[in-house]
Amino acid sequence: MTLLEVRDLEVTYAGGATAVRGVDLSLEAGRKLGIAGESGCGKSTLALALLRLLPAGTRIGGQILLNGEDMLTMRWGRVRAVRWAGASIVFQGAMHSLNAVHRIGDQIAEPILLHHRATAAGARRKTGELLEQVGLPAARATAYPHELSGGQRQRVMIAMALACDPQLIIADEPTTALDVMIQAQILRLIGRLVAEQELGLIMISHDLAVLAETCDRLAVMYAGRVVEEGPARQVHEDARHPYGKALSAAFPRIGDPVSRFAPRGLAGDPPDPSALPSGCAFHPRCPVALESCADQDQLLRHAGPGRRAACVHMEPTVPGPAAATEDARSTP
Ligand SMILES: Nc1ncnc2c1ncn2[C@@H]1O[C@H](COP(=O)(O)OP(=O)(O)OP(=O)(O)O)[C@@H](O)[C@H]1O
Repeated sequence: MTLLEVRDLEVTYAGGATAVRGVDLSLEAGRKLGIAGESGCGKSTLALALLRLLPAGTRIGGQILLNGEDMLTMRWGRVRAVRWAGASIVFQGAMHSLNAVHRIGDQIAEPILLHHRATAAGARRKTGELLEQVGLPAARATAYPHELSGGQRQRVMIAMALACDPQLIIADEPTTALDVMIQAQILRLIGRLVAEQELGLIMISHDLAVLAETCDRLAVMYAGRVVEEGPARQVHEDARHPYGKALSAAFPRIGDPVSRFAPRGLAGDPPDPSALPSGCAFHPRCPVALESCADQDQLLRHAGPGRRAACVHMEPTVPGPAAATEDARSTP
């Protein structure tokens, strides 16, 4: 069953920067999709758009169908309900997302009281259960955020995201601020909860290795576009798009000490979304660009079974019926 279907999503901030351009994605219930790309490629904008959490004045076009209901046309009351019970989000840097002056138990209980209309005792019980599910003793409910470690706070954020039994969790760089050991624990926790509860997961990271380890499929973004997608390990080990290749080379294995992210072998910086290069936005940095790449943008096309890449070097042939069916079936 398709849980989430994003069609031709376009997000333009009030200042005129189009941070997400024509993104199509789909996610089956219980599956895990990773979204990778350098800082500024539009990953967080995409995550925020999915739950309509973008600042006022931002223009969003296309469709975001969650269980067939379009998030972009539904009333705000319904959007607020869907944000907890349909899909919820775990941000990076839990210290900033938690309220410093409220006990963590009260913060977890708040959406339960609001959206499940639970009694105070019922919400307290559920809060204790959620804390235990994320590996914290129920008694920690009385702690304030500053009394917890970074990893514990991120566990609390995950408990909060699960509070209203959502079907989809969006995790935006959930482990970026944590050290490697804690990062691995949190990833295992997310993996376990998603499997046990058959949740859909969208995990966003600049670290392709982490995503390849955690997710079924991967989408690589560049300058607001998905430029490559396919089965997670295949994309990580044998990327088809030159940008996907550079990103894979930057993150060969989980936990490798990459102090500052810069795809190896790539000169320059990602483009400013309000001043994109002509043609394929990647062409000024691309080691295999042709002259025509400066004029012609590339849309995703067949790049092997279940795989697509937006590059002129992909097979120009139209895939046969078998390949086309495979592509349609395995689009993330
Ligand atoms: N509120 C905003 N107003 C205007 N432009 C914005 C806003 N938020 C983000 N942008 C711009 O949109 C582009 C995409 O940003 P976004 O945060 O989505 O990228 P990202 O891939 O998540 O990067 P990071 O990993 O650094 O968070 C960037 O050029 C950014 O400067």
